[in-house]
Amino acid sequence: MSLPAPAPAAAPVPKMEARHLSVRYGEKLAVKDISLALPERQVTALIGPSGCGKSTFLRALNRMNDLIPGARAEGEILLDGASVFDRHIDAVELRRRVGMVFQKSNPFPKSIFENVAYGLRVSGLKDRAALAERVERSLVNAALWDEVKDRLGESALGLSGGQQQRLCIARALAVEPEVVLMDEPASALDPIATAKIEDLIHHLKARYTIAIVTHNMQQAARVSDQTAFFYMGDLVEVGPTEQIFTNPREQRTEDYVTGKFG
Ligand SMILES: Nc1ncnc2c1ncn2[C@@H]1O[C@H](COP(=O)(O)OP(=O)(O)OP(=O)(O)O)[C@@H](O)[C@H]1O
Repeated sequence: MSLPAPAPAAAPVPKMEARHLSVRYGEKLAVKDISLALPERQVTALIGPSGCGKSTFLRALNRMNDLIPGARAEGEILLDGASVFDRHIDAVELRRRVGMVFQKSNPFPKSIFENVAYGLRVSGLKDRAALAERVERSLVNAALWDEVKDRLGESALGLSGGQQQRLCIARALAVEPEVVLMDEPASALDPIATAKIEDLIHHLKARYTIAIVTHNMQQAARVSDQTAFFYMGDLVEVGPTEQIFTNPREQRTEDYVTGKFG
């Protein structure tokens, strides 16, 4: 008697999904008809040469492009299956659920504590003990607590570049997002600080869905589960990271990941 065939592995659930997304700046079409899903609790790396639309795509996901005059999106973006363009969706609440970390760390000129507490205060949390607990938890989750716990009242601007970037990650985590978008979060950092951020990303994906833009191929290969290769506004290819780096389907992907152009 033959055994029944094993059930196929369930496809990962998309936490966010772009469907036929195009983004224009005035007349310029920067992102062209892209359909791409971010599987829940996985890391998706967005790679491709400068100007290919990676950051534009990333910013579309939490409607940060709305803040750029002349930027216009068409198509659909779904968060847990619901359109982020729905007029009932508040952009501030969307950005709480879909947080963002930028290339250049941008701490406020305030104390370490206040940097992390800021978003919580804005959302109405006033209780001091609750604030302190949430700040500590966020700093622990951003792998920064041990380095700053004795100087929470000091200026955030006195931290090293790598610490400032982890502080910005703690600030993004404090408001309990579900998705974290990272735009070249380690490109301004030295190799040791970069390794800490990569290690952190590895830990964070147990709880968050992550998309990261990176120019660093080794970094994409180390941190991500799936990789999407963008070229001149098109999504050329997306697949499991190992496949994209070892056995891409498209010649343009192979040329890019092997460094033939950049
Ligand atoms: N605010 C803007 N106004 C007009 N055009 C823009 C704006 N931002 C980006 N663009 C254009 O859109 C295209 C895509 O840019 P985008 O920054 O998304 O690319 P990228 O792949 O992230 O590049 P990089 O790797 O250099 O950051 C480029 O041609 C760029 O010049």
